[in-house]
Amino acid sequence: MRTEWVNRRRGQANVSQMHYARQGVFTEEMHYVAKRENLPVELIRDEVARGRMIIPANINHTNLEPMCIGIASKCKVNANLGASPNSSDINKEVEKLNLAVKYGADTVMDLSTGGGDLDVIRTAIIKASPVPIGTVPIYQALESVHGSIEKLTAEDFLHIIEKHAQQGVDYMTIHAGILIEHLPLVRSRITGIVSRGGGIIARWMLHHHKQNPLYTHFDEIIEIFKKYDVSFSLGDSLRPGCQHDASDEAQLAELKTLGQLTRRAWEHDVQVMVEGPGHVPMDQIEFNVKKQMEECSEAPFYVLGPLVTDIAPGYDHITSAIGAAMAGWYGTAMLCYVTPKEHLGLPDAEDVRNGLIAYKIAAHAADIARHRPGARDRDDQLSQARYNFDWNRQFELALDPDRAREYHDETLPADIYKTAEFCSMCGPKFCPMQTKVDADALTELEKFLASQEKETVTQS
Ligand SMILES: C[C@H]1O[C@@H](n2cnc3c(N)ncnc32)[C@H](O)[C@@H]1O
Ligand SMILES: Cc1ncc(COP(=O)(O)O)c(N)n1
Ligand code: MET
Ligand code: SF4
Ligand SMILES: [Zn+2]
Repeated sequence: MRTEWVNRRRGQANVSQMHYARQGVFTEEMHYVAKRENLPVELIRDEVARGRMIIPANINHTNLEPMCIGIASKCKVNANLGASPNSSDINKEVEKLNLAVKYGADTVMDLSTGGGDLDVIRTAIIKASPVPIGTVPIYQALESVHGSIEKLTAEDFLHIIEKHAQQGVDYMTIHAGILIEHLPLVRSRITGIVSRGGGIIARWMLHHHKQNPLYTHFDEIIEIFKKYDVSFSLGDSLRPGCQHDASDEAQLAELKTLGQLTRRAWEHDVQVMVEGPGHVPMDQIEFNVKKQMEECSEAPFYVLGPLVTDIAPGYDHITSAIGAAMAGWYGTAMLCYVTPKEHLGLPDAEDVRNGLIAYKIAAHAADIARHRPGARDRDDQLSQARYNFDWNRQFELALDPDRAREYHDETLPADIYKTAEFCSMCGPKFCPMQTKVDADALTELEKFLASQEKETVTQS
């Protein structure tokens, strides 16, 4: 679909959606996104020009169905996947991608660090994906020097970044905000650095006693991104890894740098979103969202969770979906899912499903609470089906139809029960929804109550 759209742009110095938006141009992607979101195309263009919305759409990802990320549109959900050296391979990862798309992931990140040729895995994922693909190129940069930080150079980073851009990656996490002077600030933390990319850069700076190469070469990265329309996802290397470390000096110092980098990318019409924490107590979530908007001039915020407690390994899709729902409500543009395997191991296909559904719930709850147009329509439809005991329609409208049907079938598998006026929770005699409070019954009741009232008046 996009092949023709992008062919006309090839060879231009800057092919970013932001560049076109700022020239007043409506791209095909903007029209597509406007239809999807049921929003005026002028609004899409203005938000993209302003930097409050991005359309991650590499010109080399031609099978992409364009989408947008920004506070003016629906809250989005990202699913992480990718092979790791101890587990998984290319087939399993493509299967996870298909599952993620099936359950409604708006974007997918390939965070592979091993388990096969990283280029082969990534290109297979891009080719199979209608949703934008994000990556963290420094993982592969480290792999390319066989894990020895001392050998890594700025040229290695730029080389891999250009390669990912050429392959069609739509957005990249760039950990440019962690500066050498921030490192002493993590001394008082319980969990130090928990960002994988942040850890690589921190070790590099500790070894070389030099400034972050992604920071010092930021302008060169901008030049690469312009050519392909790659969006920045500015990485939060110093995100807190536990409740204790949340909103500390280290995190906020990096956030300030992320704001400066946002505006530097914008000077070149390159699109930006900003990554955020992590692990944050509920009472600090609003502060975190507002602070990001203030420091980063309202560039879309993209948060991992946040987990609102640290004591539930095995259930961190829940501890984090609670935080994600709140973050979305306060105006976060995209929620990065956390699966039940977080802190324990590599998620498998079933974890992808459970994590994604938890986040579809969080994002949708945020859309309802923010009164986004039409957000509650599906809730109302499902509720109607529920009240009418139309079980099949209920399953159809469910975020996870398979799970809903499976659970209903567990106790009442026969077809006849798909129209039954009860389920096995209360049984046929106790189902309160059988109490039809209809208009006729109420009119009759009102008449009766009125007559009672008259009697009382005459009696007294
Ligand atoms: C930044 C987030 O990325 C997740 N993460 C890192 N690597 C992978 C992978 N291969 N698959 C799925 N999730 C991953 C971590 O769980 C962390 O929460
Ligand atoms: C929301 C989000 N998603 C992915 C990453 C990259 O992971 P890492 O920083 O651990 O390399 C991140 N920093 N934030
Ligand atoms: N659980 C960690 C976090 O909170 C990430 C682990 S994998 C880098 O960010
Ligand atoms: S998830 Fe595992 S590998 Fe990743 S930071 Fe935590 S302990 Fe380390
Ligand atoms: Zn964690």
